Amino acid sequence: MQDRAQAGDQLVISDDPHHPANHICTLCRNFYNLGWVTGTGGGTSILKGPHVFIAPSGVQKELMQPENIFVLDYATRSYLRKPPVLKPSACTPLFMAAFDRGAGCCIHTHSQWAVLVTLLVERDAAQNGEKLEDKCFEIEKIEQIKGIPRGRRKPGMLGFFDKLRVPIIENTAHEEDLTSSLEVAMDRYPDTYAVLVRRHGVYVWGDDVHKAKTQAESRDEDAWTTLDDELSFVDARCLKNHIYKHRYNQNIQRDISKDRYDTAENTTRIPNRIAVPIVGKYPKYAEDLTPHSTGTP
Ligand SMILES: CSC[C@@H](O)[C@@H](O)C(=O)COP(=O)(O)O
Ligand SMILES: [Zn+2]
Repeated sequence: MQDRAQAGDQLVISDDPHHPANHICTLCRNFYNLGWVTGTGGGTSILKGPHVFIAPSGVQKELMQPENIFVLDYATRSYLRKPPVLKPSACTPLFMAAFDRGAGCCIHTHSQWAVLVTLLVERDAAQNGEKLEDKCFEIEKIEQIKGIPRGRRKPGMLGFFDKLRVPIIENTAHEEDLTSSLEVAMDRYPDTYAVLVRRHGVYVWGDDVHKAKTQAESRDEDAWTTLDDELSFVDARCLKNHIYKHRYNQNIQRDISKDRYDTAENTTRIPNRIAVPIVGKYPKYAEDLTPHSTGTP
């Protein structure tokens, strides 16, 4: 992904690792290794001063270089730098919605945990005969909540005993078509720093890049914890190990929601057709499936 020298290069070429163009590349590389931006989807944008720095669309996010970054003038919404051939992230209008509400960085990931909690909320609503629209992902008494601010213009962070509510919007065929429902959710829940997209992922933002990154990590941990609560202990561990195994084997382009282990005796099913291998029946991973393993490789 090397582009030839072109107008606007000075906006993205810097020795400073914290320059937004460098920072976006570093973050996306790390997000890729977390399985958050695999299969080219997801991305990051930073608003710094008058400029919006945006990752390109549909590229291997771990291979991006600063010269692949788009730069938009925030006030006029016109591009100051457009790398040839590439397109700006399809998430750009959603990133702008966050910046228009005071964010300095917005991150979109396809975190498997985020996707799975949206499925669990969907299942619970169906079981309880509740309407799905209005349903949030809710969690309390989890340490990671303390990493999440109370809300814009509100001092301090949430406490251990507070309830975190993350709105969920329905997915659409095209990323940019999510913009209006994301804006509705942002305005309806002005204290939120994240919106989940059902069966897709999550948008997370913060006042600056460090805060946005912290929120993204905390949300992932919240979702992960919910899965631990929701599934039987062993099944959750097994699912995690299964995913880790694939991540660290670099078989990363995997969508676990499409996994099927359809031989009935080898699987147990959690709702919404996600099949989880049962401990002891999946010998390939047996070494990782001891109940107290950390799930890390
Ligand atoms: C795996 S493709 C997913 C995309 O269509 C979409 O969900 C997305 O996140 C867009 O990301 P982009 O920044 O345009 O590469
Ligand atoms: Zn996406």
